[in-house]
Amino acid sequence: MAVVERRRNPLTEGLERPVAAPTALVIFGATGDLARRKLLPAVYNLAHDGALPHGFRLIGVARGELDDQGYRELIATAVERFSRRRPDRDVLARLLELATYEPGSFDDSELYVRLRQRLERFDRDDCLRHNRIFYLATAPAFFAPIVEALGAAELTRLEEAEVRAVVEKPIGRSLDEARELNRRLRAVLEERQIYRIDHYLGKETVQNILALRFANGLFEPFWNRNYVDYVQITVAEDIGIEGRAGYYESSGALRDLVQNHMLQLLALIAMEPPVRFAADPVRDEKAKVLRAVRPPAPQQIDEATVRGQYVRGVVEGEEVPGYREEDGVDPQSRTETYVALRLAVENWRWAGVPFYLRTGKRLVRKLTEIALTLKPVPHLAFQAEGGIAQQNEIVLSVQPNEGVAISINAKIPGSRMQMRPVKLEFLYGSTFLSESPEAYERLILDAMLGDATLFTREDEVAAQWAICQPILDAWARKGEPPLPYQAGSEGPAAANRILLPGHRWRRL
Ligand SMILES: NC(=O)C1=CN([C@@H]2O[C@H](COP(=O)(O)OP(=O)(O)OC[C@H]3O[C@@H](n4cnc5c(N)ncnc54)[C@H](OP(=O)(O)O)[C@@H]3O)[C@@H](O)[C@H]2O)C=CC1
Ligand SMILES: O=C1O[C@H](COP(=O)(O)O)[C@@H](O)[C@H](O)[C@H]1O
Repeated sequence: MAVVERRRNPLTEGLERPVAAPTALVIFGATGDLARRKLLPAVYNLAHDGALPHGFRLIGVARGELDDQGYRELIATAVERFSRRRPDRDVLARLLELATYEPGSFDDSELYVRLRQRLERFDRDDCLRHNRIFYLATAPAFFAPIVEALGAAELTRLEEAEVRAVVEKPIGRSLDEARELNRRLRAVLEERQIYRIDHYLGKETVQNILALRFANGLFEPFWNRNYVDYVQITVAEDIGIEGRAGYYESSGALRDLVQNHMLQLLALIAMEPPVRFAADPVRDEKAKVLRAVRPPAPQQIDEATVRGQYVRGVVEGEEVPGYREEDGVDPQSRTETYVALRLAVENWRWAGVPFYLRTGKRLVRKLTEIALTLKPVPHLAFQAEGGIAQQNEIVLSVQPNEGVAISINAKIPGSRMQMRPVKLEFLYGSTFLSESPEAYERLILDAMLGDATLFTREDEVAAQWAICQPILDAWARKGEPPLPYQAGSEGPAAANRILLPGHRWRRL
């Protein structure tokens, strides 16, 4: 039986790493964009790190008429093109031996019969019982039908082994759709079997929010309304829609990024300390704070939200088309590619502290960060010196330049008492001298380990939709087109109108 051997990895040496039970990973949508760009390279990198379990098997499922060899070639090409590491021939060859392909259409019940036979054959060949992970890397319309077909083929319950389903985003296009999807999934699977992916939770820097907050005594005393003036969460992208018009036209920035990733970031920043770093304690706290978020009331929609759409411009020196000129986009499209929001978190810790969120495509650069701006000092004794004392900021950089920076005011040497802001900075790159694993590596491994801490639970998803749905409804009632902004800019200038007096967006 071929297995991927555990290799020496200086980056993780000395780290305790739990070992997953034998697992068959079945990827539905195994030839698609997500599988090729993210999932297959992630599996390769797990193999490279020796993190795949003994008895690992990979089965790809899609309609393409490939045989096992053809699928192995597709994997090799995907890994060569998209892996964060240059592939090692031996590791890749051993991984490919474990990969097979099952062609078929998701609506064909025979596909699931063949799949069951194949899985049972692997159990016999490897003389062990594999856990099964069904990864739904396919259009959302197939999520429920695939799970129902798996249930009908008796593939979702196993004696002496676990069955889990990893569900990609989006979980519905609305609160109602999300509820209906969750209902259909839960009719077949128990909640503990469902792993809803939010790939931001797999990012090292996002997990570090919890470490920063709850493993240091330094921050907690001022992490609240008494000291924090406002919080801003930015997910700026320089890319456009990357050929995904079909999906993006029916989504827009609020559904694509705010409803999931950005509200998860907000939850991690605003939640109370969990009693343990384990799935339910962490998710209980996130769900609690998400339920405390109040979206703007319909009459506040103009003062607390801004929608934008990029027009032709220049990004990184290259001329790029406007959103309405992208392939597959309606030339009259009203889909927003930018959104800025002001939200309130109505609880004891955060009452009165605005949380500003903004995200956009084709902005001046890629930047994901969370900044907490502290209240100004109550009295500035140095004003007469012509110095400026900026409000202190704690900036958590999710990407790029991953790290944490605290800005403080320092005296300019040689001046009498003039100040300028300076940074106390921790950077992952220079501190750990190592490249962080990709989010999907961590998440696929956690799914194999049965650790759902970094996956979202049904009630969190519902709470996230309960925040976004009233905004979508208010926008739909108003029926106004999004404001144009130039590609390569910082977004529409109107984003400033949602800021309360004295607050400012950080420069991108
Ligand atoms: N791409 C990305 O960057 C991201 C994607 N996602 C999510 O991942 C999921 C997949 O997205 P993506 O990879 O982009 O989609 P693609 O359209 O690129 O891939 C879809 C896959 O499903 C297969 N497929 C489609 N219809 C059927 C069918 N009826 N029967 C069997 N196989 C079928 C396709 O192969 P074939 O046509 O040969 O059957 C292909 O392998 C979506 O839910 C998306 O929202 C989430 C985050 C980022
Ligand atoms: O889920 C999505 O995320 C990406 C951004 O992810 P990142 O890891 O590069 O920050 C976004 O481009 C895409 O539109 C969205 O669907």
